[in-house]
Amino acid sequence: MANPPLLALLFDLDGTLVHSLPDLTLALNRLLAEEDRRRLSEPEVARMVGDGARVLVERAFAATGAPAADDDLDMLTGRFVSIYEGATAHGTQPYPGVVSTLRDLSARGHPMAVCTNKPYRATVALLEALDLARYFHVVIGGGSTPERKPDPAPVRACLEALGATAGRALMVGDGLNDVLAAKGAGVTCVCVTYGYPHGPVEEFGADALIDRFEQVLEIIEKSV
Ligand SMILES: O=C(O)COP(=O)(O)O
Ligand SMILES: [Mg+2]
Repeated sequence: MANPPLLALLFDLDGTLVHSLPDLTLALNRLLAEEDRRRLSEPEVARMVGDGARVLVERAFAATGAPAADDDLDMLTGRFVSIYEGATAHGTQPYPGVVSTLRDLSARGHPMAVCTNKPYRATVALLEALDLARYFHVVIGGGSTPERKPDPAPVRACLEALGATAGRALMVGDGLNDVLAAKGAGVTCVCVTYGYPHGPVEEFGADALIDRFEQVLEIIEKSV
């Protein structure tokens, strides 16, 4: 019998592959300063990240004074994204074990995608700046599909672009959005415990939890 196809691997970005809080916080604080708002700390921003740029800006304004009016949010988000795109990788680093593990998985021939709510252009800029773009056949970012995670649409878009089926795919993320999006698409989901979760990761319903990124390798061994 022919071997089953290699597992397709879908990775969340912020809080899973990269520790991006320093640059997200810097860009957000520049925007807040322009709008005469107080600064946010990295732990505060960690609790706001994961639902895309617009929600991040919305939460940042709600936390620092009067909530932004809906009409202003598009402009403020555009300003935030343009500041952030100029500096996605100044203080952002892959988590320990990420580069060597991606290299290993890519050498084995796994089809690999990034599935993030970060705006697409900023995602590509960040992956290129950190020399990670080479490992991914597909990048689906915020705006690539009409709905974002936790909707399953971005996960389905990754599968389709990779030519993979849900039953032969694995998603690795750090948040409830990742688990819900993966499950909604029928994909197994592993959660890292070191990211930016908005609550206890053990309650998200992930199929497995890992404390270190390289444990993805053990999970894949078990799924063969
Ligand atoms: O909310 C964002 O901008 C990105 O978050 P994600 O990479 O964890 O999906
Ligand atoms: Mg994340």
